[in-house]
Amino acid sequence: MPFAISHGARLYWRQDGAADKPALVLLTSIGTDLSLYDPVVPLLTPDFLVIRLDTRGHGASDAPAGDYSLDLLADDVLAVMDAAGVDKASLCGTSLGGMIAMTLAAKAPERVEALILACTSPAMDPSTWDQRLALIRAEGMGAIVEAVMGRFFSDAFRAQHPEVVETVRVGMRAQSVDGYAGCGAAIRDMALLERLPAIVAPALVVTGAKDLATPYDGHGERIVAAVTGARHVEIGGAHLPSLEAPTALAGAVRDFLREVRRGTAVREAKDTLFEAGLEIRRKVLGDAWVDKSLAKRTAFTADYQAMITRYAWNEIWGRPGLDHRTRRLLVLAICASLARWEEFRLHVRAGLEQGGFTQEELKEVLMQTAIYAGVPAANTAFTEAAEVIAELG
Ligand SMILES: O=C(O)CC1=CCC(=O)O1
Repeated sequence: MPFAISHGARLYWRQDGAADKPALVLLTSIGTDLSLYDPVVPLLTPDFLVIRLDTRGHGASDAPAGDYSLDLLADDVLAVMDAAGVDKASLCGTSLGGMIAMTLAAKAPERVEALILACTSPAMDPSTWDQRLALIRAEGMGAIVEAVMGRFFSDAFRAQHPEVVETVRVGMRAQSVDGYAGCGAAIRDMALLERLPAIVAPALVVTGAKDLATPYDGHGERIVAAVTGARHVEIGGAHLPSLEAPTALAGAVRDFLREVRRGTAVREAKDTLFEAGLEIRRKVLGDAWVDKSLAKRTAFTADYQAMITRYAWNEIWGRPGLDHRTRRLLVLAICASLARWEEFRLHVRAGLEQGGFTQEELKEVLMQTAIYAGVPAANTAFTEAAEVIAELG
């Protein structure tokens, strides 16, 4: 079914590529329909299920009269994702599409894997949009088309590819005034700067070297400054890179999303190793001690704690070659030999409490330590161990 329903409007959408690939939703600039991405879709379908829609007010989607908002347009994207059966997707938006993508990432972070924000902005001058909307209401789309073509494409591209420019020009002339004005109001009224810090998805800001509408200075740079970890790449062309620089745009999207997926896979693997290590740590040291130690973690110590849980507790204590009793006794001997008394006391306490060894076995370890590490080491070890035994009662 090529239409999704959102807030009473029918939205035309389509998908290309295999359903088992990660989903990538492409969102368009004002004044264009989903054919904006025709040149990049074949470059992306080997890696992604590519989903596109005609933004409300454009193409084959409904164009209800009245002002739209970025939240409404973001809901439309969610309705299309629902219709496609996609829980979570990466979003690549050009201009207005980028504004919708940022809004969606701020309001439904659980649905957004990553963002590619192409030739877009978190804030535009509202008065110029008021003037533009008044003009089209008075004179029709024709009144702004040539000025928009001048911003959409570089001079060189307009000269070399008049057929591409003509296709976009014809589409825009045929565009519903209500639809354009509705989306223009969403741009005019956007208040994205305050919402950007809520974005947690990895973000790549793509700017066009010849973009006059939303250059990096004053536009892309504001996103990079406000979205944690956002990165920037400049490619050739003006405001519509999918038409003017499709290979560069598709390459940037592919490279960035591959890196994001690699990062996600590494994080998930680390989480799995952490959980496996934590289980062993609990068995060896006991829940009470481990819970206390987890509660004491700070931003300064958490990465270190996670690293030793993955490596010491999963990688080493999880090895099959020695049982836990043997490993416990080794730790006692090593810690006593190296005078690591804090760790020594911890393992004496845990071993006796958890039934990991007997007091008799502890004594034998310390006797042997006296021979191999020296009597002074064993002297202190006996004193420290005796204190722990007394505390345990
Ligand atoms: O129409 C323009 O001038 C450029 C533009 C601004 C927002 C958008 O989607 O395109």
